[in-house]
Amino acid sequence: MSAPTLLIRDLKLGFRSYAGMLEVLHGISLHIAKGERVALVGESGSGKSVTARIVLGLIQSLRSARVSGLVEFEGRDLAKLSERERHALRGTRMSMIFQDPTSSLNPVYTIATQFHEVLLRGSPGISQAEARRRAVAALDDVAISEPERVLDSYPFQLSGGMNQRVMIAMALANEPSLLIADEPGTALDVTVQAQTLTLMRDLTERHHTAVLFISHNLGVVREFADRLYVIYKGRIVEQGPTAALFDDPRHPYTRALLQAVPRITGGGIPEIEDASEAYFAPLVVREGFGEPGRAG
Ligand SMILES: Nc1ncnc2c1ncn2[C@@H]1O[C@H](COP(=O)(O)OP(=O)(O)OP(=O)(O)O)[C@@H](O)[C@H]1O
Repeated sequence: MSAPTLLIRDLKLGFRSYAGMLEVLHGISLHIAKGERVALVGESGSGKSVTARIVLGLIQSLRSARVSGLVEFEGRDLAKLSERERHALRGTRMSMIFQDPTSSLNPVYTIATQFHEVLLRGSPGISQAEARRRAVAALDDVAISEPERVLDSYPFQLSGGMNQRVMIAMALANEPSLLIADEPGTALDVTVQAQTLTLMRDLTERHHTAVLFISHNLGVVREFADRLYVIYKGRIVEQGPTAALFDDPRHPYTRALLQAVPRITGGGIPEIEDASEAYFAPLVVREGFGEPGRAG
């Protein structure tokens, strides 16, 4: 069996602080097969972003962080790679889209310049002319009708939705095998967010890109993800195919998250009556949903 695109086993993370060790992840396990779209859903502070940043190799070098467990990307143990090798993977084999496109794009460079830089990571030495040709094709892919005009614009000259499309085009420009999306579009309005998700789903399907999608909102991931992991206070509490989890949520925390879905515009996640009920309830794993064998 070929290696999954991403395999995380028993991942633990703590941060050293003056008050002692702050334990943030308590042994997370998850996997993403090639071309599969998987969502990690949980409330703010549950440990979604740190998980993504470990996969990107951004936490391992922090002096305050203590990371243990296994993270394999395309069958390679990230802990065995040098910082330089991990750096080389970012923006090439794996890439990331953040919540707010305007803060991820550099305001002082045109889109063309920023595209060129992105493409240089995947194709060192690529000429400006060739980069422009590929950028036009990539913008075309995200349904931008005047790619030449957009390339010569600065981010502030474009709408939030347009910048989001540019970000998606850039994130996929080097044909990564894994895209990490951290609540893309939440900084934008609901319609643009919905369009962003549809676009991302279509493009990743077409390019067979695996996706780790991070969100606090189960409603948002329903149409997007093949499978879901629900994270609560640094632990996965339920996992399974998206439809099964929506039809029959078994963990108290998943049920609480689902109750929050109709109230997308406010209110947040309702409190679980007895928090210990959610915290100590056993992990729910659906049938036929075991972890794949390791590579090698
Ligand atoms: N560099 C750091 N040093 C100390 N604690 C950190 C650091 N980064 C994250 N944390 C803590 O780790 C926990 C998990 O944070 P994380 O950002 O992963 O949450 P999240 O689920 O992504 O939330 P959000 O949806 O708000 O982004 C939080 O308690 C946070 O304060």
